[in-house]
Amino acid sequence: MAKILVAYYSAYGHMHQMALAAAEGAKEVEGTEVKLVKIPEFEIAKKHLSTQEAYVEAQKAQADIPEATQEDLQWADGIIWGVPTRFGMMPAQMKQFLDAAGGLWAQGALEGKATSVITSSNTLHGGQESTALTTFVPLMHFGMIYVGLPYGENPEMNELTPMGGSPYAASTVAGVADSPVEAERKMASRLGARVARVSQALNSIR
Ligand SMILES: Cc1cc2nc3c(=O)[nH]c(=O)nc-3n(C[C@H](O)[C@H](O)[C@H](O)COP(=O)(O)O)c2cc1C
Repeated sequence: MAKILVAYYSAYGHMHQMALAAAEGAKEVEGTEVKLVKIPEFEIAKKHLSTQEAYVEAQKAQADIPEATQEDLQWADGIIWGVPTRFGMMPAQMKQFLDAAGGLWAQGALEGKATSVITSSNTLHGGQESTALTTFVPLMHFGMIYVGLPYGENPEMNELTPMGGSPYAASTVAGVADSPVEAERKMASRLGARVARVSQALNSIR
C-alpha cells in the first residue's frame, strides 16, 4: 500500500495533462491511493494572467482540483512534482510552496519518501533537463529519494521526432501542437507507476 501525491503547477494546461497521466500510471499499481493537487497561484500574478485566454481556459479545466497543502505532503508516501519551466528552472509559485514547507524540512517530515519530477518547456532545449536537475536540489534537502526514468522505461525519447523525456524526468515540449503527445503521456504514466512501486517498496522496509 502506498499513497502518492501528484502536485503540479500549470498556467496553460500542459503540466495538468502530464500530471493526469502520471496519476493514471500510479493508480495502475495495485494498492496505490493517488491524490492530484495544484500548487496555488500568486494573487499578484492572477491580475496579469487572467487577461490571457489560454490561461483562463486552462484554469477552468482545473477548477475542481484542490490546492496543495503542507498536510498533503505529510499524507503522501511518494510525491511527483509537476514543474513547468520558467527561464530554465522551476516557477516561483513552486519555489514559494517548497520554501513555505521549511518547517517540514526542519522536522525531517519528508525524509525517505520517494519523489520525481515531470516537466514541460516550450522548446526542446529550453530547459527540460535543467528544470529537472535544479528541482532535484531542494528535493535532496528535504531528504527525499529521487526516482528517475531510465532508458528502459523511456524508449520513446530515442525517436527523431522532437519530444520530451530524459533519464531525469518525464516531460513535454509544450510548443509542439497537441502537447503532450501520446508518447509523452505514456512516459509520465510509467513514471507515476515507478514512483508508486518504489513507495510501496520503501513502506515495506520502514
Ligand atoms: C515567465 C516564463 C518563462 C518561461 N521560460 C521558458 C524557458 O526558459 N524555456 C522554455 O522552453 N519555455 C519557457 N516558458 C514556457 C513554459 O515552459 C511553458 O509555457 C510551460 O511549460 C507550459 O506548461 P503549462 O501549460 O502547464 O503552463 C516560459 C514561460 C513563462 C511564462
